[in-house]
Amino acid sequence: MATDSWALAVDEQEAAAESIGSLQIKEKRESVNGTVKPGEDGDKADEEEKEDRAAQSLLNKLIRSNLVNTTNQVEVLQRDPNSPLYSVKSFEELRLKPQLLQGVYAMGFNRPSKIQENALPMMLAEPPQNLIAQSQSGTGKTAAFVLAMLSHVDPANKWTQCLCVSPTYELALQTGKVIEQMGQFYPEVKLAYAIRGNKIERGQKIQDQIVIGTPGTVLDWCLKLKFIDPKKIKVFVLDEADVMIATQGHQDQSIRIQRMLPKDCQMLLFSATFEESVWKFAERIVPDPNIIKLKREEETLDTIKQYYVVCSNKEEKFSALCNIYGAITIAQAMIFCHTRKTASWLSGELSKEGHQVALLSGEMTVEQRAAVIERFRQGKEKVLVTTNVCARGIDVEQVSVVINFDLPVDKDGNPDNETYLHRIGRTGRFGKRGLAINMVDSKHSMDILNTIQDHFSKKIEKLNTDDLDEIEKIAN
Ligand SMILES: Nc1ncnc2c1ncn2[C@@H]1O[C@H](COP(=O)(O)OP(=O)(O)OP(=O)(O)O)[C@@H](O)[C@H]1O
Repeated sequence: MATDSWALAVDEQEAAAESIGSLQIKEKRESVNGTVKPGEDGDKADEEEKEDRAAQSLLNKLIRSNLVNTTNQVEVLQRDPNSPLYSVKSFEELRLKPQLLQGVYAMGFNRPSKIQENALPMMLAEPPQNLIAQSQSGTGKTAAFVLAMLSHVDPANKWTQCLCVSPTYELALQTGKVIEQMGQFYPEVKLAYAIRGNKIERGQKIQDQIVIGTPGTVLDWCLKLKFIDPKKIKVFVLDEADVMIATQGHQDQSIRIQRMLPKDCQMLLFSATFEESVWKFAERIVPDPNIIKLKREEETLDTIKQYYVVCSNKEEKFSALCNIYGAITIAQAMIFCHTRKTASWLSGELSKEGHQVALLSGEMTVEQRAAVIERFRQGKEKVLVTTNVCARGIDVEQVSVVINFDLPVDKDGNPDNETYLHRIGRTGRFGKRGLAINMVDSKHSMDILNTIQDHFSKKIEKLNTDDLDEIEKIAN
């Protein structure tokens, strides 16, 4: 399902790119109360973007084995600014149940992550405090709320006490795994999955203390099927709020669940981003919140040398690429193409030249993509060829060279500065010097390059790939 939509999105981009020259006038859109109501096309595009987000989020989870490194400071806004602000530097300070501390250490965690330092004391405080927390994927949010849920349940009580909602079936399963892992030495606590296909006999009450699921099924279990008594819930977690609101109906279902819960239920909401829409939703779900924010590490172009190469078609771009490979030693490169077709053509050509190539393509499932990225990370392949849609939002660590075989453009064919920064920000990390090479093959793509250059006010130098000496110089 998700795979199709990724593929569709690439195809749509391809179509958009082809139609730039002959600007098509799309169906006029109605304006309701000053807001533009998208027509069918708009709805379809939105739908794809949503699918994307959930798939990206899952992919990031699958490929992440460590915490993301960040030196940014945590920003804490307390509901009661006069109450002391606690933060912990060790898990011992939290006075966790021994079984849970054992679970934490068994997972290889030595000390709390940046966000956990502040979020954990707040979540474990008595009386319970509500929390809205935002930090990028991989900073330890999931581990934090899982620990909070496991700490708050009373295993002697055979009813559901913690409810956690996730945007998709797959994301719920992933979080469930973390609960199982962290609770491995606390077997009295049971977990149930409120997801499609999990059939429970009607008329009974669930005895598992923690239930994780998607909003629709959780709502059914509380309201229609009455498997759960919402009045007995002590902790309500809404995970991935930004992905949640991007999915039709999830927002309303989540709010309906929240309304059934008792007033003193602890409400916790997590998000990787904090757009206005997420914020509005968060405020409806979490009354009187404490707020914790961790800024994303800013990507910068300061340590990256940027070049462009002028070619007239994709074959010329390919031979320029071969010249670059012939002149400098490239440890690992990521190559971005605009369409799936170009990506698979290019990876075929590179393979013929003897390169070990990995292709990240729109037809693959999220699991397959994760496996490709993992192999690339382990250095089994030295070149990763990918499309824009596949790689947007993925956090792959350091590569030495990034090549824009096609320049990044948005769905309307306009220069996409943000994607450019994100793509080439993969190189030149951690103080190392990185190299980014852009391939230009028309006046239009030259215009795009100039716009990007102006946007960042950083010169992108011309490179003559027929001159091997010149290429050699750029590596030094
Ligand atoms: N204190 C810690 N010490 C070491 N590793 C940790 C710690 N907390 C979490 N991790 C690990 O870091 C990775 C990211 O953590 P986690 O999944 O909790 O982050 P997240 O912010 O929820 O990201 P996402 O939204 O992508 O799931 C996981 O592999 C997790 O096991």
